Amino acid sequence: MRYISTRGQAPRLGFEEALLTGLARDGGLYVPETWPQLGKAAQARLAGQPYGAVAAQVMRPFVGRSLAGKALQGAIAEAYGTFRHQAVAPLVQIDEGLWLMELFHGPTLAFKDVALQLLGQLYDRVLKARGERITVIGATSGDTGSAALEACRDRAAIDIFILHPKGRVSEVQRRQMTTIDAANVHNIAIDGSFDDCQDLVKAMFNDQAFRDRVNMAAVNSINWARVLAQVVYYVTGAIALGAPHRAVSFAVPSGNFGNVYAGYAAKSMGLPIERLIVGSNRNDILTRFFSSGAMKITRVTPSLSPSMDIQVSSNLERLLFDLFDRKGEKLAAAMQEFRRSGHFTAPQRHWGRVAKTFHAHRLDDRQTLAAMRDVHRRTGMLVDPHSAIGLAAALDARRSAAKSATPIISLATAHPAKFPDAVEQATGIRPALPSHLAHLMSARERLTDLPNDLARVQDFVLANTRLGHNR
Ligand SMILES: Cc1ncc(COP(=O)(O)O)c(C=O)c1O
Ligand SMILES: N[C@@H](CCOP(=O)(O)O)C(=O)O
Repeated sequence: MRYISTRGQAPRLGFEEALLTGLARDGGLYVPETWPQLGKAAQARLAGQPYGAVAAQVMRPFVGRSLAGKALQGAIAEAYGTFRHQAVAPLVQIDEGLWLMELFHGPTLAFKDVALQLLGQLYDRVLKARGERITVIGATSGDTGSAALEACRDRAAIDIFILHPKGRVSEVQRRQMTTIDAANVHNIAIDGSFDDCQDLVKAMFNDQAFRDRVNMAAVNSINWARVLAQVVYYVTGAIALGAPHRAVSFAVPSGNFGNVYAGYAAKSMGLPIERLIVGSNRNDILTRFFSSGAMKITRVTPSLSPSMDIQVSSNLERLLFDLFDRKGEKLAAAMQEFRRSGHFTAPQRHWGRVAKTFHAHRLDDRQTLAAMRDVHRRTGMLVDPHSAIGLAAALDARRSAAKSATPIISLATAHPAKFPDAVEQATGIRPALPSHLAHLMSARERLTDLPNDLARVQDFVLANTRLGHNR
């Protein structure tokens, strides 16, 4: 399996190189050259198998000859051994046609653990075998950061720097990052939005001298391995509800479009996914895109679902690559124009297929609180604001579908205790943190405040990574 850049100008890479490269050298994102197919017989064979076994079979064609022997299975076993639920991604039935997939049983209580616990294991094995070190630099609106730090803390071959928007993540999310006491962990609070943090990370990748000097690697979903790990729960969910014999739809609260793109990847592999339902908060660039085919960047506005306070959704570029018939040069020109003007219109050729697959729905904070309250009233369950947006989008899609018999799995992306203020505001109940995080609100915090200034952030990284001086 080879990986190609969405902008057509970077070298084709194998899995290991794509894992370590992150953003392609032409500014694009790596995607598989072709989609391996998971045929009906192969899907049927996966029924009833444990999560780890399904993960190994789904990922193997993408990993190719890397992580040979039992290395991939070993990484998977260690990664998911940290989860508090054996099923890793259990399903809970809400009504006759709607299921919630709980993706928050990992160490940091968000779906990011599913991919990042594995990424930490993969980095460990690959770096050890190659005798290399990396500097990981990532951006977070709250959840990627804590999951990445937890996965990379104390690893001998990794220094990790996480940029978060100052004052714009929940207190639990911030403390999950800043209370980690490990010499290789560095938290930076940027005076700006998540999009500013993500732009800084991409600018560091696009500074070739800098990225080479620190051997820069990515934990965000620009890294293909992140997306790949997320494909697995679409497979387990669909099979649990009857694939390959029955189609299923997924509802996904979306921000950077990594999670729902993993669903698109699963569909491209032959899984019978009817619709991918995208939920947004008031930062609704994705809803506007799927409703009209046009995108216009507006200012990021803080909301009750801070992890989705994003306007420039990185992974949309991977979908657009297909809409541009996989012509990287054309997409590169369109993306440059988008960054210059803030406007983008999708080519019409494949729009019918996109409109048939994707359905998008937007909720403001008031509607999000109402959705959380409604789930609690109907089922007794507490859901976090992001998961509530997914559920409300699922219900909206069901109402608007001509044939609504297809079951929907709505992805619960965070534990309610990560957002106790919003949950309490909606339901009057303040969810408690699980016992392994009981120390969180009293532990000492370590973080550095920096302005939204590329040179200042690069100087900080160079001064603190163990790779900054010796190259
Ligand atoms: C809890 C939660 N829900 C939803 C999202 C949006 O996911 P994605 O960025 O993959 O679209 C995020 C952030 O990524 C998140 O942390
Ligand atoms: N919502 C994310 C934003 C970063 O997205 P990623 O999937 O590209 O890492 C977060 O919680 O940090």
